[in-house]
Amino acid sequence: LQPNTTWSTSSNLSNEKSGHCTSVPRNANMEKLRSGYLFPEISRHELEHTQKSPHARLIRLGIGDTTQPIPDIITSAMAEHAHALSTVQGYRGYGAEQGNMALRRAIAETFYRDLGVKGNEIFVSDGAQCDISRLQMLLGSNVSVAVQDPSFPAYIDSSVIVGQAGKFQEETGKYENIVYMKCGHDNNFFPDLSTTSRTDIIFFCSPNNPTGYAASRQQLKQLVEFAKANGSIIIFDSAYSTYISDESPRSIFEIPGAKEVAIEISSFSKFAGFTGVRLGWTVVPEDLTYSNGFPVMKDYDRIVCTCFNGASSVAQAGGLACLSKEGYRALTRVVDYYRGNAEIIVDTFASLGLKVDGGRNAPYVWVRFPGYSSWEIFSEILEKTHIVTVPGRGFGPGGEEYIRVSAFGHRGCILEASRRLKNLYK
Ligand SMILES: Cc1ncc(COP(=O)(O)O)c(CN[C@@H](CCC[C@H](N)C(=O)O)C(=O)O)c1O
Repeated sequence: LQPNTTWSTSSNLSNEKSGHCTSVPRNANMEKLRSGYLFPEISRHELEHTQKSPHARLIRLGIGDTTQPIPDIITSAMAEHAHALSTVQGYRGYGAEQGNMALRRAIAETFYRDLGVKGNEIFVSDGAQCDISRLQMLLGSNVSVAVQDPSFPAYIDSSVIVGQAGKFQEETGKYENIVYMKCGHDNNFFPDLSTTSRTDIIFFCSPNNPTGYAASRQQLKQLVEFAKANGSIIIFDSAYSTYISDESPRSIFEIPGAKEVAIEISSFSKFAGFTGVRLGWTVVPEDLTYSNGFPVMKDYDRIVCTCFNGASSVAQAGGLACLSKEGYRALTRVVDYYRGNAEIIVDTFASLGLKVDGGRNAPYVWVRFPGYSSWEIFSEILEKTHIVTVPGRGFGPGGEEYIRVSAFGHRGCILEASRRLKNLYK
């Protein structure tokens, strides 16, 4: 489905097989969604291509899914925990919905040392994507939302699903009631807050997916002040913070005052290869309150207890091992491996004279093809080089003319992709 494909309205559909329809009305918000969720769409295009070219050696630099094995010290910890479940003394049932306290403390110690974030403010989950949806349940439909443009599609799609968004506007490619904060080359990937409308919620991802840009300390200070002045809540996504290689803040809580205006979501997916194991966390500070002074953390705890029975105990055992000295050191080597891939990809496109962003503080490289639709570039690269990327338009109108190239891959594949791309565009 191209981005402007409208899904059939269910009003005139009938069940082809039996002809029977239920009398249950479809959620009107689901009807507002413009097309399939971006990443399954990429997988669909990939499948179509492999059916057309069954002998092609496909190189997947599209969906940001890790490829390198998880270090043995971590998988052994998971295996040991799993095996203990087969013994009477080792068996454990439900854990705390908020997560294993030892893991909560280890996350606080590893990522928020000296930032005043405590274990009880950290809610362990089955991933940041799931936490985005749980936060949307927490916030409800009567809040206004701002997102970076371009940004990870889950923020907008979940806003549409919970009813925060209005209709989709064909001419602008945007949903009504959502503020799109342009973050591109001409504004150093940071919105002009002096002209940005107030919203209750501000989704902010840094390092940003898809541009790979990590906001500076000065920029994040402005963002926190902006949120404070407007009485807004920042939902800060730090899923790629471990890829930051310069002085950019890794957490919004490095900014003074952030604990009164921000929630932070993060994940073991991209630094620990836990994309399939499923483990993440959300920080909801005790100091964060609603307009009536009620603590947000209390409601989030209620959501977690009512809608989520806690992350897998096996995944949490793995998470603890990730944060051990030896485990974290081993994972840093894997992150460095992907960083090396990103460098090769950046150099490849730069050598072709193309405008390249990202790759330095994130495992995503953002490449501009002026005057071309991003879906055209995506299709041309797929057809001619059998390399899967992601069309920038899938991340919002601000992504038009761009593609996102993921650095998650085996080094040999990255080098082969570089060769093919140079061949195509030299
Ligand atoms: C900014 C940001 N925040 C959260 C996530 C998901 O983290 P999680 O793995 O749930 O802990 C992601 C993962 N995004 C990837 C994987 C996408 C494909 C997966 N089906 C998904 O939709 O999350 C991508 O952009 O290619 C992200 O970029």
